[in-house]
Amino acid sequence: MVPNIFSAGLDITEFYQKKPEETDAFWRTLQDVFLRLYGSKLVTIAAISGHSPAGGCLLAMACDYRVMATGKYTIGLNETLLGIIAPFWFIETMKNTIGHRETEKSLQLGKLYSPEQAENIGLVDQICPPDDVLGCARKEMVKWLKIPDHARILTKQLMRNELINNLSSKRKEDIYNFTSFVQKDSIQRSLGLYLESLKKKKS
Ligand SMILES: CCCCC/C=C\C/C=C\C=C\CC(=O)SCCNC(=O)CCNC(=O)[C@H](O)C(C)(C)COP(=O)(O)OP(=O)(O)OC[C@H]1O[C@@H](n2cnc3c(N)ncnc32)[C@H](O)[C@@H]1OP(=O)(O)O
Repeated sequence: MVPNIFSAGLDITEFYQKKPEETDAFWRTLQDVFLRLYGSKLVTIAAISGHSPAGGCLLAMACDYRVMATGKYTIGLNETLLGIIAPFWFIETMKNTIGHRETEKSLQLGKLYSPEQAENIGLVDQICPPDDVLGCARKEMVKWLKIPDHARILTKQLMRNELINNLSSKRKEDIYNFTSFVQKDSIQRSLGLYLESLKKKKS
């Protein structure tokens, strides 16, 4: 577990100034990771140790339960702030987590929530001091593991199969959409500026 950062989201350099075949392969891998995690028969609990923007938020939402560290961290789908858009399966996952209306506001504004705000809207299930996040996640895991596995798994599948089947049937189209979107000159310019701004913030 890395302190302060759960995940910085997708590595933008993987789709900045890259060839279409490279961005295709990158997106296919992301789809694989998501489908495996969201559809996992195992109990999955995200111990969110710090910042969790965009793709990081997606990974956390793909789990069954989320524990987030308190502190000056943020979580959310901030794609619009980068001049890009969240694909349909990011949107559906967020709708399944916090509901339609909150998702609509959240996505249009590219909102990044503090741990307390995230807990209030149900984006995370629990907040804990940073040095206790793993402990809280473990405690929660014990509860989930007491449930008969077959019943829990079937319930999870009933709740999640619609999205899994939808994405599975549209994978090629989704890859095509991603690559044609990120290869646009205007999007490449936005991504370049965003990467520069991250570096400037650091210096
Ligand atoms: C019509 C159909 C449409 C189909 C779909 C179309 C499009 C969808 C496309 C894409 C979806 C993308 C989802 C994403 O996940 S995009 C990534 C979003 N992530 C962020 O915005 C986070 C950016 N990072 C930060 O805010 C901070 O780094 C963070 C708060 C996480 C940590 O701060 P800290 O101060 O500790 O670290 P830094 O010094 O800022 O960063 C270190 C180093 O890393 C670079 N960097 C940070 N994040 C990223 C990243 N996500 N990708 C690439 N590089 C990143 C940063 O520039 C520094 O680099 P260097 O100076 O050390 O070289």
